[in-house]
Amino acid sequence: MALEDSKAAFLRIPWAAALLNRPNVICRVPGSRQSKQSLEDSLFAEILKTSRTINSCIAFYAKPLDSDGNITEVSTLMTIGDGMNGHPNILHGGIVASIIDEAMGILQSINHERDHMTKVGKGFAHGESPPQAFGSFTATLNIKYLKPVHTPDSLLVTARYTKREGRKEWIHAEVKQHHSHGEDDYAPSGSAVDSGGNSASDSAVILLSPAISNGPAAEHSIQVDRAVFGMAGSREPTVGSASGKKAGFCEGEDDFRFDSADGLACEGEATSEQLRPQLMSSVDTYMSCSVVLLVQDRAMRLPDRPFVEGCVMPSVLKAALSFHPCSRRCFQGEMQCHCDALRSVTFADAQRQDSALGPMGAALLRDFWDQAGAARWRAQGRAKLLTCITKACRVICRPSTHLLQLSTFASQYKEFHSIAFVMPTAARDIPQGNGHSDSLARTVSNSFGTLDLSTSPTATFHSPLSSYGGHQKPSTKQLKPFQTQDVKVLLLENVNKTGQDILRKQGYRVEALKSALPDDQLIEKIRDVHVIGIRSKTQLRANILKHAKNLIVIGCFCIGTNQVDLQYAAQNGICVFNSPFSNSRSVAELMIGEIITLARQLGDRNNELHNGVWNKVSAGCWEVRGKTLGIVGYGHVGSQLSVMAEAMGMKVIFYDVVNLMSMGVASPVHTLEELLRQADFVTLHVPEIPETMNMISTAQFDQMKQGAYLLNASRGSVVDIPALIKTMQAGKLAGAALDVYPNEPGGNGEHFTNKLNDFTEDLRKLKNILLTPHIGGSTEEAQSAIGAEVADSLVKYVNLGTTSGAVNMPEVTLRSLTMDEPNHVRVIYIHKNVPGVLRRVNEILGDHNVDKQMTDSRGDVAYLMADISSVNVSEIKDLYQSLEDLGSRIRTRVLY
Ligand SMILES: NC(=O)C1=CN([C@@H]2O[C@H](COP(=O)(O)OP(=O)(O)OC[C@H]3O[C@@H](n4cnc5c(N)ncnc54)[C@H](O)[C@@H]3O)[C@@H](O)[C@H]2O)C=CC1
Ligand SMILES: O=C(O)CCC(=O)C(=O)O
Repeated sequence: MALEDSKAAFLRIPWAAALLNRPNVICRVPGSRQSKQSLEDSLFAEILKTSRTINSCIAFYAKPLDSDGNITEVSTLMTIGDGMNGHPNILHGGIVASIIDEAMGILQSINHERDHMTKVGKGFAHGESPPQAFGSFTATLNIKYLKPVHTPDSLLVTARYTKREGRKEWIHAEVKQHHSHGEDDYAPSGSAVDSGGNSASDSAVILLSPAISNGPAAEHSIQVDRAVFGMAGSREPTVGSASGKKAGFCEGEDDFRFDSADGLACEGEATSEQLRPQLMSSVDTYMSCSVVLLVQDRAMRLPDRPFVEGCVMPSVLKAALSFHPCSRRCFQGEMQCHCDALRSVTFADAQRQDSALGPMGAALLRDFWDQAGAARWRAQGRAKLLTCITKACRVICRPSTHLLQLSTFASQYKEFHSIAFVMPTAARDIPQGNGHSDSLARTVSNSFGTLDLSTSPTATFHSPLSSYGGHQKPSTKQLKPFQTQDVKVLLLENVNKTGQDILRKQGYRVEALKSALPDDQLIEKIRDVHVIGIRSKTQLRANILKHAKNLIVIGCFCIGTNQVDLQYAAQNGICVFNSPFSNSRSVAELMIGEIITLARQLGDRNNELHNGVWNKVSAGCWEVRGKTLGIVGYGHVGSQLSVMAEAMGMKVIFYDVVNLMSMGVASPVHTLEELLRQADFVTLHVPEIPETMNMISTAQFDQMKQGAYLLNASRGSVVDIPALIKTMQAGKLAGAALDVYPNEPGGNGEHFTNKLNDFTEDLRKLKNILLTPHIGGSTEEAQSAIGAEVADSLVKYVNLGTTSGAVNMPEVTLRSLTMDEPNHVRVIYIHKNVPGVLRRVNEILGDHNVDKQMTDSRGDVAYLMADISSVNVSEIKDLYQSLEDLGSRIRTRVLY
C-alpha cells in the first residue's frame, strides 16, 4: 500500500478526523519502527514541555497496516495542560476513540465549564477492526470526567487492550492520581529525538512523519545543536535518498546524528551539504506527511521569566487557536483541510488557499504582536519570528517544498520555540461513483416523519470532488433516508449568507427571514421545520418547542444559548449547536473602542456637535494608559480584551469563577468586590445563568470607585439597569456602555422606548452613556465565521448524525460510511439514560453485523450511534420500528 493510501487509511479512522478537527490539538503520527515505550516517552517529554502553555497535546502512534490492511495497534499519548498553573494532566498508554473524544470534549470545555471535571471513571471498550482496510476499533470507554490540573498533581490514565484471537477485544482504562515533583518525573527513558547528550530542550527539533506506513518504517531523527529536522520515513524507497530509506536536513551546526531503531540510519558526522540533496529529492514524499512539529526552547527562554512562560510558539499557537477568531478559523480551516483533504483538496485548491492566507497570517501576526507585548519581543528579533510565523502559516497548506522553507526558517531564526502544524495530506481523486443504484421507493417513518426513502446520493458530503493524486477511492456515502429538498430549514434574525449558502448547497429548503418572529408566527413556522437557525433574540422555550414536531436540530448562530431551553430540547431529541468563539474578537474590539470613547466623552461631544454645539473641554476626560481595567468573566471575550487593553498600557485585573491562565501580565483577583474596588473600568463578560442575574446592582455600584465606568456586553439581565441609572444620576459613575438589555426588539426600528423596558427613557437621558443595539458580535468577519461553523454542524447532524460540538447532547461521532458499504445502515437512537437500554438496543441490532457503535450520555439523555452491515432494504422499517417501540426511546433515526 502506498504511503498516501496509508495516510488515507489513517484519516478514515473515525477519531482521527475528529481529532484533527478539534482546535487546540497537536497531533503527530510517527513511523512505526521505534519501540512504543520509547516513542511514547519521548513524545511525552517533548509534549510536556509545550503542553503547559497550550491546552492540550495529543500524540498518537500506529503500527503499520498488516497484510490485510488492518491497523494492528493504535496508541496515544495525551497531555492536557492548564496553562502555567501546574503539571498537565497526562493520559498515557493505549487509548481509543472514546477517550480521545471525551478528552477533547473536556479540552473544549476547559475554559467554560467547571462543574463536571472532577470525577474520573473506569471503563471498558470493545471493538473490532471493520472489514475495510483502515480498521480501527470503536470503544465505549466510560471515562467521564477528567480533572483539569490546577495543582502539581496530575492524572495518569492508562488504557490497555487485550487481544483475543489476534484481535483487540476490550480495553480497560485506569486513572490514578499521579504525584509529580517536577519536570524530571517525566524524563524520557528512551528518545525518538535523542539529543546526543544535550537535553532535548536544548535542541530545535522538527519532526515530520508520514502517517502510517505500509511495512516497517525507519524512524530517523537528526539532532544538531540548534536545529533538527528529523523525519520518520516510510520503508518504501520513497524518499529518494541514496539509501532510499531516510533523509535528513539541517541548517546550522553540523554536530548531529541519526537515530534509528532499525539500524538503517547512519550515525556520526555528516554535513548539511550531504544531507541537503537527500532532502531535496525527498521533499515530495513528505508532502503527504500529516504533522510538523518544531521544538526549540532554549533560544526563546527569556531571562526574566520561568521556562513555561518563555515558550514562544505555544503562545503563538494559542493566539492562533484560541484568541483570534480569524486566525483560529484559519488554523481550523487548515485542519479541516487536512481532514477533508482526501475528499476535497486539490493541489490547486491548496495553492489558492495559500494565497488566501496572506491576510490571515497578517491578522495572526498583529494579534501576536499585541499579545506578546511589543517591548518584550523587540529584543528577541521579533520581526524575524513573525516572518517565520507567516511562512509557517503559509506552509501549512502547501506541499512540502515549503517545508524546506520552514526548516530553513527554523534554523535561521532561533526565536522558534515550538510549533505544531497539521500539514495537508495529498489529495486524490474521488470518483463520483454510481455504485449505489438500488433506489428505494418505500416509506419509512423516521425522525422526519413519513418520507419517501431514496437512495443515498453518491456525492461526497459537502465537499467538492478533487482531482489530485490519481488514486481511485470510493467516495464517502452520504447518509440520507430523505431527499435533501425535504429538509426544511427556517433561519431567523438575518443569519449570515455564508451559513445560508452552505445549507442551500445541500439542497435543503431554506427560508431565511431578517428578523425574529412573534411567538404566534414562530409557532406556525416551527411546526414542520426540521432545522431552525436563530441568533440571540428568538426564545425557544418549551412552550414553542412543543409545537415543533419535526424539529431535530437547532443552530444558535451566536455564542449564547441562554435563549433556548437546552434541557427540554435534549429530552425531546433536539440537538443544539452554537458557535462558541467566532464573534469573541468582535466583542472585545468593541469594548476597546468604548473604553476610549467613555474616557474621552466622545459620545457626548459627538452628539453636541451634531446639534451645532462646540464644546471643547478636557475636564473629566482621561487617557486610558495606566488605568485599571477590571474584567468580570475571563473567557473567550474577556481574555481577548485583556490582551488588547494591556497593549494600550492599561493594567488588567480579572475575576472569574474558574481558575484561568492570565494573559500577558493580567492579574486575577479573588472576589468580585476586590475587582470593583480597584477597577477604573469594569467590563462584564459572563454568561446569563442564575448566578449572574443582576450580579451588578446597588451593592456592587457602592463598591465601585468614584468616577469609574461600567461596560456590559454580556446579557441585559446581568446589570440591574434601574440601579445603574440611579448611580449615574448620583454622579458616582463617570460613564457606562450597554450593548444588551433585559428585553430586546425582534427587528430593527424605533423600538427603544419604555414599551421595551420601562427604564429606557431615563437611560437615554443620561450623559456619557453609550447605548448600542446588541452589536458586540455584529461584524462581517464574525457573522460569516459563525454562519459557516454553525451551518456545518447542522449539515453534519442532519446528514450523518454526528453531534460534535453540540451544547446539549453528548458528542458522538463515527467515521463516514463509504460507497463500498452499500448495505450499511447508520442507526441513531437518542434515548433516556436509564439502565438496560443498550442491552435491548443491541438485541435488536444484533441480528445484523454491528460494525461500530458509540454511545455516550449527558444528564438524562443518551445518544447511541451504530453502523450495521448486511441490512436488507426490507429490514429497515422493522429495525426502525423495533427501536421506536422501546420505552426508553426519545428519537430514532435510520440513515443509509
Ligand atoms: N454583545 C454581544 O454581541 C455578545 C455577547 N456575548 C455574551 O458574552 C458572554 C461571554 O462570552 P464568552 O467570553 O465567549 O463566554 P465564555 O464562556 O468563554 O466566558 C465566560 C466566562 O465567565 C465566567 N463566569 C461564569 N459565571 C461567572 C461569575 N458568576 N462570575 C465571574 N465569572 C463567571 C466563566 O467561568 C467563563 O470563563 C456570552 O455568554 C454571551 O452572553 C457573547 C458574544 C457576543
Ligand atoms: O449576534 C447576535 O445576535 C448575538 C450575539 C451574542 O450575544 C452572542 O453571540 O451570544
